[in-house]
Amino acid sequence: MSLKLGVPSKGRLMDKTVEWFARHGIALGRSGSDREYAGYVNGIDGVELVLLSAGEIPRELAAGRIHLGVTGTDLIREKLAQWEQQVEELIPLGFGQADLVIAVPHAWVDVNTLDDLDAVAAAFRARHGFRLRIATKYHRLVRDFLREAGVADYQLVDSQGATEGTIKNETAEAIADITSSGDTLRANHLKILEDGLILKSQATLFRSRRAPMEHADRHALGALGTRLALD
Ligand SMILES: Nc1ncnc2c1ncn2[C@@H]1O[C@H](COP(=O)(O)OP(=O)(O)OP(=O)(O)O)[C@@H](O)[C@H]1O
Ligand SMILES: O=P(O)(O)OC[C@H]1O[C@H](OP(=O)(O)OP(=O)(O)O)[C@H](O)[C@@H]1O
Repeated sequence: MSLKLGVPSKGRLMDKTVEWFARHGIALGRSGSDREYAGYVNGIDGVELVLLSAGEIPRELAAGRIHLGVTGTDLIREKLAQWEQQVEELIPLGFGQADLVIAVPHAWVDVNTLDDLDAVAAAFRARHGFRLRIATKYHRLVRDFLREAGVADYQLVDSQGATEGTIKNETAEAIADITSSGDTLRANHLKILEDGLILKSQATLFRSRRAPMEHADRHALGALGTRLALD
């Protein structure tokens, strides 16, 4: 057995994850061709690389199939109920920053806050006979946030990509999605509600609380912790 480290093998977090480990003297790499999902870890003993997508890493940590994993805090909080019981946040990595926000069309000049959204939602239902639709892939986080805020008269519609386009396509009236530069929101004539920030996310190294550890794994984790200055 060895300590299993899950890192994104594609997508926007991959290159920066490899660079971050390299800055700490640990080389992560693919064993074969670009398409082969097998990897190596050089610079520290007893650690095995597991190549996954950022979106799969929360599940693998929770199942205890990997001991450590790099993914976004948004994905951990969205995909794992009571995430603190399943994983420990070890170190924020300083990249992959993105904000999960609620946004509405610019043209809604009277809607700037969650209270405004709540009022519009009630009026929308009375007028159209169905609830105002919010498109998102972050179902858990959006539901929890809106419950806390006292907004109830809405429905979530699932959108796994191009979420900002749902408004133009008339499949939703509002969205909850990740924004980074803000370009996509601007291009789609959307504005963030003043109190519509749900979560600030960044790439983070997590430890599974569920993965079984042998003596050698504890030793490898200790060595890695020293190298990464985790304490
Ligand atoms: N501009 C951005 N848009 C979307 N996600 C971003 C952005 N910037 C940083 N992130 C973060 O990157 C992570 C998602 O990365 P990515 O989309 O590459 O992974 P994935 O969900 O595995 O991808 P895929 O859907 O292609 O499998 C999330 O934690 C997200 O918060
Ligand atoms: O604020 P910005 O810098 O414009 O970035 C935000 C956009 O990037 C992401 O989409 P992604 O590129 O992952 O495509 P997707 O629509 O398929 O999720 C996210 O869902 C936003 O649409």
